[in-house]
Amino acid sequence: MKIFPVKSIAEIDQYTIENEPILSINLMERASRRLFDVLDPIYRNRPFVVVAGAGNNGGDALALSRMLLLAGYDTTIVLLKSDCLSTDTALNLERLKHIRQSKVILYQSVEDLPSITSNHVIVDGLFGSGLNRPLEGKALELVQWMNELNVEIVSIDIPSGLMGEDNSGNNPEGIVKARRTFTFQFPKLSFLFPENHKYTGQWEIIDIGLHPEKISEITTSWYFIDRDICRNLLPQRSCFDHKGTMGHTLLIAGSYGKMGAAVLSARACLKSGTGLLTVQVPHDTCQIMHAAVPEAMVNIDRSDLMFTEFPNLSTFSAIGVGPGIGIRSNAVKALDALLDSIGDRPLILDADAINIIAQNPHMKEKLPPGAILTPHPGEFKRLVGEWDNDFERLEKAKEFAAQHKVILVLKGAYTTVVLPSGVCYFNSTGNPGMATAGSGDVLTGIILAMLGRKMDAWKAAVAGVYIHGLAGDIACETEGEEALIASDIISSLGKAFINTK
Ligand SMILES: NC(=O)C1=CN([C@@H]2O[C@H](COP(=O)(O)OP(=O)(O)OC[C@H]3O[C@@H](n4cnc5c(N)ncnc54)[C@H](O)[C@@H]3O)[C@@H](O)[C@H]2O)[C@@H](O)CC1
Ligand SMILES: Nc1ncnc2c1ncn2[C@@H]1O[C@H](COP(=O)(O)OP(=O)(O)O)[C@@H](O)[C@H]1O
Ligand SMILES: [K+]
Repeated sequence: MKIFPVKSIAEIDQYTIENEPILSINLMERASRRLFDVLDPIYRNRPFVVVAGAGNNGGDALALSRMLLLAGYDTTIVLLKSDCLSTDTALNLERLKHIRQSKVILYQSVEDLPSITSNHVIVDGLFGSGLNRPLEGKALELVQWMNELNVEIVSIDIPSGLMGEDNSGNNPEGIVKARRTFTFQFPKLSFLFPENHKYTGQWEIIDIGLHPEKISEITTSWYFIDRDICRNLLPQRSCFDHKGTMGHTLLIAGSYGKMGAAVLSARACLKSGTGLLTVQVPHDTCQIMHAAVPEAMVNIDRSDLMFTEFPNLSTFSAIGVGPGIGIRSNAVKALDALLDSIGDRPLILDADAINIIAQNPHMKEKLPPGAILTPHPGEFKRLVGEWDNDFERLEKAKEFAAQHKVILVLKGAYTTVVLPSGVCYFNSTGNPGMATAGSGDVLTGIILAMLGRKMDAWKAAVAGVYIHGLAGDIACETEGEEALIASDIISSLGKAFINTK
């Protein structure tokens, strides 16, 4: 699914109005009706206070209020006083007047505000995607009033006060903190940043039937990785395929005391379709690998403890380095030598491989084009330094990816795959149960298997994070968030592939 900046969404709205064709007031009615249909079963019989602004977000709120009143809900409307209501908002205000029970409070000061019980649901329709500066004055007062009530707030389209993309200069006190946000047609970029979760709460997309032609025509740099995107990226097997055509991957992972990372990564790689897997492990640990992953071949390092050497790379279709290798000087030297001999072979670097590169900046220059780096936030910080907010973090990732021509996979909720071109893919799968030791090692194995099958690096990264998150979601159905461990993600890979293909 594409993610658009709000200015493009306005363009798609306009195109829909002209070419469906549909009157803008009827598009607003359709959006509000779909919103009502979602809210009705969730909040049956609860009293509502609907807060509306002067723009079209307020128009949605007023249309929704009419639907609530007609369905018998106790509904009070608070309209921010303004001399210039949008045309459709004015028309919806007019329509409300025909409903006997409607109570519209024109907000001028706090004394005007209704009293609220803990059972109330507040609908926030103050500002939507037309917001162009931080809130102040009466609008700010209303947002602060809503936030202080301590009752459930539902935002229409976007929490009022939140910008669709960059909130760097925004006032954090001037943004509605919703329990849920129902957003029209597309997620907004800012919803995907951890720091904005406190504003959006749980968010959901409501399809309002915007014009599909325009949606496919307008280009964007942002995508939400859904099943369709992933399915189109995954390669099919032909009936004549054999293990020699499914890729021979090399995984360099583990050190004395950290062999779990290597085992998890190796198992995930095999369960993601690699034809052959060789794992490079320290001498003293090779029994562990043989016993835990009998399907893998083992290349035994001369060191008892850590990664210090690697086999001839020409045999391998892709190489993965990092989980559990440690950052001792011999491992650093070995990674440096590996980067010198890697040529243009597909490469994924994770965990300590990233930490080593962060500590030895000259190695950044040796990264082959298209290498995939999968840092969690701590590792990314070591690589590029601090950031003030998540929008800036994304900017830094884009800069790094462009400068070094690599693919960054910023892990976490909505894991973001950043390509050198600046295109970003945000993952839609995964859950907080995956915040558990070793789940990143599993991701490395999955992507390595895909790279080994000659998938383009960006495709392997995008499909890999989707399958990884989906396997986590499937595992979560039976394990729940607390009990979920990395091995459960591996066990669910089969179902994740089957459900995606
Ligand atoms: N255009 C359409 O066809 C549709 C629009 N929809 C709704 O329309 C919304 C967008 O409507 P609008 O573009 O009218 O935007 P808003 O409802 O967000 O209102 C923007 C208005 O407020 C002003 N404004 C912006 N920032 C302000 C600030 N900080 N303080 C005071 N005033 C400020 C703007 O100048 C503009 O007049 C969407 O979020 C969605 O809810 C839906 O009805 C679906 C269809
Ligand atoms: N709240 C979450 N929602 C979705 N995915 C998550 C969440 N928390 C963690 N994950 C995923 O789990 C993995 C954790 O990776 P990482 O921190 O490297 O773990 P480890 O180092 O233990 O292997 C990442 O792929 C991340 O995207
Ligand atoms: K809103």
